[in-house]
Amino acid sequence: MGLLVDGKWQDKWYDTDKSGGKFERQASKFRHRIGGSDGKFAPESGRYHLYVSLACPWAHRTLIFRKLKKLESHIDVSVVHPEMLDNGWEFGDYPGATGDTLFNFEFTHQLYTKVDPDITTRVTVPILWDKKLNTIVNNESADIIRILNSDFNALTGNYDDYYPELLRSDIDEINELVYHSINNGVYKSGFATTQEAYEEAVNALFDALEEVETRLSSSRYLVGDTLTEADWRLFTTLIRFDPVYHGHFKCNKKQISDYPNTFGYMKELYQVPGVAETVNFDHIKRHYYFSHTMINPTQVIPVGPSQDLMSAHGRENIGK
Ligand SMILES: N[C@@H](CCC(=O)N[C@@H](CS)C(=O)NCC(=O)O)C(=O)O
Repeated sequence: MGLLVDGKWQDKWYDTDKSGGKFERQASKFRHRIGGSDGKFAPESGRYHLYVSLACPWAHRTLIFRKLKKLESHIDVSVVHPEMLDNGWEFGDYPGATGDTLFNFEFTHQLYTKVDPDITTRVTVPILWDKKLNTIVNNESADIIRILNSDFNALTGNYDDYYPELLRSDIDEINELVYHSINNGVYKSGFATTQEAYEEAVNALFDALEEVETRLSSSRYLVGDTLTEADWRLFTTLIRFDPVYHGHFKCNKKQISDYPNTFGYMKELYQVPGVAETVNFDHIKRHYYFSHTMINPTQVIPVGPSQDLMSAHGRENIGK
């Protein structure tokens, strides 16, 4: 784990001293869209590449959108090794990892310094890479899923819309709660270095999960009966919760399987055609338990839980 400072890799853990033990996430640096009026990044088949970790919930969102929006033949993917240690994300041999299929780099930080040799940044995935200009288009998953949702529609003919105009304000509102208290909330709980910071995060997380559970008792999805990006953004945290966050990040007031509506909803999303293929529990567990040695110094990976995610979700009549 580390970061680039003036283009040099430094092996440093997150600095929580300045923030009273709180984990604070850095803002993403590359925020371009595809198909903008300047014509810089045109929507072309085969031009763009996604760098992902199968373990990472933020990268996972982009893989789901690539699948749902039928972009697999237009945007290829490199998958990093699940272990993220002294050199940050690495490319290497591991079942399900691909190596860097564009440059054969060893480390993900080499992509960032290829774009800017003097860059100062954390080295995160996902990365949407432009093979033509050899640069990063975007490294913010919230943007990348919107790019995949709409910027290639004319190319693919797929107009399925997970951020429909009419629902945008409702989607934005629930995204706020889910992002701060749940998606990032599990990290704020797990990476807190004081009791106070941990309790603040974990209590906000479970308050938000209760709110989601109540909402899902009368609504099929987060925003009524339409499956939107808000659901996919929540899903990638929910699917990691019982195997990882509950134990490793000490988010243990309850498990997702204790919330009947949320658990059924998570199974329904998992069962959407193509989605289960984007979920790799081996990468997920290996990444967290093996990489965060300050939380789990033995690097022992728990065997459970055993959950049948293909069992009946029972959500057909909710909200009717
Ligand atoms: N805001 C970014 C966050 C991405 C992110 O933090 N990814 C994690 C993996 S789950 C990462 O690469 N962390 C490395 C680091 O922070 O040094 C997004 O949503 O794309």
